[in-house]
Amino acid sequence: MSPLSAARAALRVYAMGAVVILAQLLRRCLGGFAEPAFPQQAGRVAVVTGGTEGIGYATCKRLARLGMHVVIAGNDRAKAEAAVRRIQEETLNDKVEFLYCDLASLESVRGFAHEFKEKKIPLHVLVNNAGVMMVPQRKTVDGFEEHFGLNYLGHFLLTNLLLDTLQESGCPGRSARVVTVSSATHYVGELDLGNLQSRGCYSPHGAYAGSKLALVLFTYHLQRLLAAQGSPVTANAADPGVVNTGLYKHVFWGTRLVKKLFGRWLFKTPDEGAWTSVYTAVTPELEGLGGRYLYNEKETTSLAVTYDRDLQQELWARSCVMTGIRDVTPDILAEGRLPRRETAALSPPLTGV
Ligand SMILES: NC(=O)c1ccc[n+]([C@@H]2O[C@H](COP(=O)([O-])OP(=O)(O)OC[C@H]3O[C@@H](n4cnc5c(N)ncnc54)[C@H](O)[C@@H]3O)[C@@H](O)[C@H]2O)c1
Repeated sequence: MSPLSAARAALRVYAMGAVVILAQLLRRCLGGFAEPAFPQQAGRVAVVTGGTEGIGYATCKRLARLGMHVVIAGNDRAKAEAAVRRIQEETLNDKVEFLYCDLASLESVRGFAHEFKEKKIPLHVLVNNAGVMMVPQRKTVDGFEEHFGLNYLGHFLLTNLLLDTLQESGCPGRSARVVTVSSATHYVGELDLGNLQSRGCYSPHGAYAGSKLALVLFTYHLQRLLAAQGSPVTANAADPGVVNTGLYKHVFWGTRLVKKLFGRWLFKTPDEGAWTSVYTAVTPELEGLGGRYLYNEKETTSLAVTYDRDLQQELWARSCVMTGIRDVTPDILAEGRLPRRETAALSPPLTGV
């Protein structure tokens, strides 16, 4: 990315944030956010990544309150153990536990999936929630740019490794669900398939927005594959809004000041921020429905490019290579169960990822 594009990416991300904040302020003035009614989920099992803090913690608490067995997947043991204890005490649900999963390490993601499967329990809901935002230029254990590697690729691999358990656990009329937490910043995100590792002038804003855009493209392609296979699993994206959490450590100091002074009015609380994820995970209104982008518990349109099936498919194929898993798309295409790509390859060949 050139320095000019990096500056443009930062401006676009802050402008997008400002738009969402103003919409939230307006909503507060008009009566605020109303908690949706969620049906009880006794006997069902959820995995929530990043459930130790912020929106993930609130999501775990809400799911536990609905009677679910909740597994927190996280990379901070001390925080996780405290989170488990607090949720158990507050919800009186002792089926809350922690399993270590560092999404910045593909080996750790594989280890988590293995350990989870060793438990021989079903999996009805996977919430891909964990994330980092606008961190300085850093790499994951496997050498991927951190936003792309952790926010996107870690969840890509995790979902694919847990897909068989999700398929076994879902049934017609009661699908298992993959809920992937994206962000309004995806609307200003760009994805350069030739430069997924943000080489050149690094833009933390562009890298974050790009990872959130990749998660939407991933969700839509996953849903197409699942639907083509007649699978009892659905995949949707959830956008929490702008939420008062610790995610803002690396943003511009002015934004941190605004958050500190006016966060109570302008930002959603973590509980409010979790409602869209919980809604997407459990509402009967979404039974059997996937490939949707949910915001404030309502379906909305994502960025136009997210509906580009060629781009979805190309990103998926490259992600399979990067994480070392098999791409089943060509098999499903060959069986004629997935509409063929309408255009020739859009993107440069897979080099240097
Ligand atoms: N807060 C917002 O305004 C906002 C807006 C849009 C989208 N989101 C998205 O919501 C999700 C949750 O964010 P939050 O606001 O609760 O932030 P947060 O910083 O409070 O929580 C992030 C969670 O991710 C976990 N995490 C970070 N690195 C990890 C790793 N390597 N392995 C496993 N877990 C790791 C953290 O431990 C933490 O539990 C993120 O995906 C974020 O992009 C947040």
